[in-house]
Amino acid sequence: MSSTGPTIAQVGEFPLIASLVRDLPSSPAISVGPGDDGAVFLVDGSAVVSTDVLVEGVHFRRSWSEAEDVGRKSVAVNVADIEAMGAVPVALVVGLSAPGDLPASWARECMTGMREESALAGVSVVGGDTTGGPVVTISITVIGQTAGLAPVRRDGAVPGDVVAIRGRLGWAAAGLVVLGRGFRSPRAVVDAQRCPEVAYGAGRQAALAGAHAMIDLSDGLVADLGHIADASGFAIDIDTARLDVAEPIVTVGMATGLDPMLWVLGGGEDHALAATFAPGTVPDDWQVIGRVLDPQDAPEPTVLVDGQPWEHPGGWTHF
Ligand SMILES: Nc1ncnc2c1ncn2[C@@H]1O[C@H](COP(=O)(O)OP(=O)(O)O)[C@@H](O)[C@H]1O
Ligand SMILES: Cc1ncc(C[n+]2csc(CCOP(=O)(O)OP(=O)(O)O)c2C)c(N)n1
Ligand SMILES: [Mg+2]
Repeated sequence: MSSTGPTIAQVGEFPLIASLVRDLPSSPAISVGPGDDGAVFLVDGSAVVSTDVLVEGVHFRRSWSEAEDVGRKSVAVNVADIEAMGAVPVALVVGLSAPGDLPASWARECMTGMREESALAGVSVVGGDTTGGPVVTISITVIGQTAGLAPVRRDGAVPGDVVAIRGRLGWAAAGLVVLGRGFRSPRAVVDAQRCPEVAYGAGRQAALAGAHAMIDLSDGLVADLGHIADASGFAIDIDTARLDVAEPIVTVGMATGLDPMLWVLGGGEDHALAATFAPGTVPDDWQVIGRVLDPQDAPEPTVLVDGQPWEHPGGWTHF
């Protein structure tokens, strides 16, 4: 735990920034990294940009996660959006706000986590901004490149498509319940809440396989497939018999008396990818979990679970 040593106020803005950006890895595409008024880098094809904000108390707690976990999570959730466009992540910029009494070691360890996850994701930190603020807030903007492929949008699903996912479901939500009750195990679900395991490269794999529509699952399977259904104008049916209910979340379900299937269908923050494909084109390692319905069978663009409307709270919303 980073609870000792000088605070960021004691270190001061510019020495803090210098310590955060020291020795950041670069890549041949990046000609100007941190330290100037802007970063300069090449992209292959159109640029794809996405941003997500993580706020202390809303997306993480410093008492639940190490600084390194928070740094890794902030990169992972952002890169997942570039993956979900079928693009290749290239660079990211980091907005960091924090109270002056934050230990400087926390900020540095958070940056270490960002560097580690960036290395996994194949992306480089090229700049950012550091300010004071009431709680730790991390706003990352990630830039990707289309590199010869059309972006895979949310609106391309057509009747007859199969729906497939790559990644885990329900783990982070089970971890949230465990942490919320003051426990730290099962470790696997707690770790999943602290930082998702994004299948880097899987979005590109789906795009190369000709995926029709894609999204990353931040708010919950039913809720996020609902965005594909709405944008595409067709209903989606999830076949629960095809969903894995993994052993650690079964354990949490038994310990809490809660139904793990509610986390699988409704829990967010695992950032699995969900995509629709023409039958027979689903890439290796993707798991078919449902299909896009014909409007004659289901006229409204909605998400059904085993052919029925889903009667539970519809995923995470902020307000
Ligand atoms: N404050 C905002 N200003 C402009 N666009 C926004 C804002 N908030 C969200 N959006 C856009 O709305 C869409 C949905 O946002 P969100 O649900 O956060 O997507 P995701 O789950 O991919 O992060 C995205 O295209 C995002 O860029
Ligand atoms: C302290 C804490 N409380 C609650 C949650 C649960 N939670 C916060 S945000 C969120 C959903 C995803 O976040 P959002 O900002 O909506 O991401 P986006 O859809 O924009 O990618 C969930 C399940 C958490 N991770 N940590
Ligand atoms: Mg977002």
